[in-house]
Amino acid sequence: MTIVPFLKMHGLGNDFVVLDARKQKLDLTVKQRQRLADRHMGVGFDQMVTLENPVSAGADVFMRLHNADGSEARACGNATRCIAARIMGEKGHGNVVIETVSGLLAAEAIGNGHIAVDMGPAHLDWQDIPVAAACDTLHMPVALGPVSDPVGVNVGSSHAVFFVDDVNAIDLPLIGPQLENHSFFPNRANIEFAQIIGPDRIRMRVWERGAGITLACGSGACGTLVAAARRGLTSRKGEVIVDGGTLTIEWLENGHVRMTGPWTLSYEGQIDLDALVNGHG
Ligand SMILES: N[C@@H](CCC[C@H](N)C(=O)O)C(=O)O
Repeated sequence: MTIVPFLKMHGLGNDFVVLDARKQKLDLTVKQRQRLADRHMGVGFDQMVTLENPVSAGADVFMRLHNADGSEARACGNATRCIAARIMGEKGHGNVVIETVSGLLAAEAIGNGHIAVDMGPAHLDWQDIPVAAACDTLHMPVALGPVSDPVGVNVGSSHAVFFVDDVNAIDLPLIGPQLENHSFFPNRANIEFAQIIGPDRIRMRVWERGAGITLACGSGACGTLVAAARRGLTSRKGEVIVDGGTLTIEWLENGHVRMTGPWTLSYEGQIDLDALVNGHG
């Protein structure tokens, strides 16, 4: 029996299982993560967050991320706000640094239950997305059905942002997986569909790499604002409205992206990880 501290947290409906591995090492296989992600057989999540002891000086915690399909994710904006809030509670102060495989992310509590995170620099070179062939990531040569000409952005995780007239007209379950697995994206990609509402407002829907349709994607909202500003469709600061709510995103002059939004905790307890991931039957 492996009893593990367990949280269910949410960032605008993007939902996370948080396992605390700071006192005992946890090493789940891909199959075990998939089982835990299963909303019938396991507990269900878009991403699984494993908290570990930090490696770098100045970091308060290390946040390891996995998608519902068991693959590793290099960034997750919504989970970062949740974990920042949790660690702020533990430390008793409103500024923390979260370490990830993509780097150190500084977060601050700004009141009203909102957390602001410096998500690091937006990477824009084709090798950084990455894509299969040299190109200007402002106009990538990808098209499928009614969508084409996406912008590529890497904000820790890879994003391809398609601008459309009506996000609700997009058949996400049909074209999302085809674009995620398009041969132009050797490591797959998160796929965003964005509709410009005004100079500082964007409506966005997402097909997440390794998780499919989710109600929100924090790094996707960051990528979308950066893509829109690069195209001259919005200013460098604005609201990105996703299915689960609204995030405020700013592409700072130093190239970093600042994301601000809420977080929630719906359950706190312990689980018998062995029973859950290996099953009883
Ligand atoms: N939900 C996330 C993004 C998760 C990362 C992604 N699915 C990947 O594999 O890159 C967010 O809020 O940023």
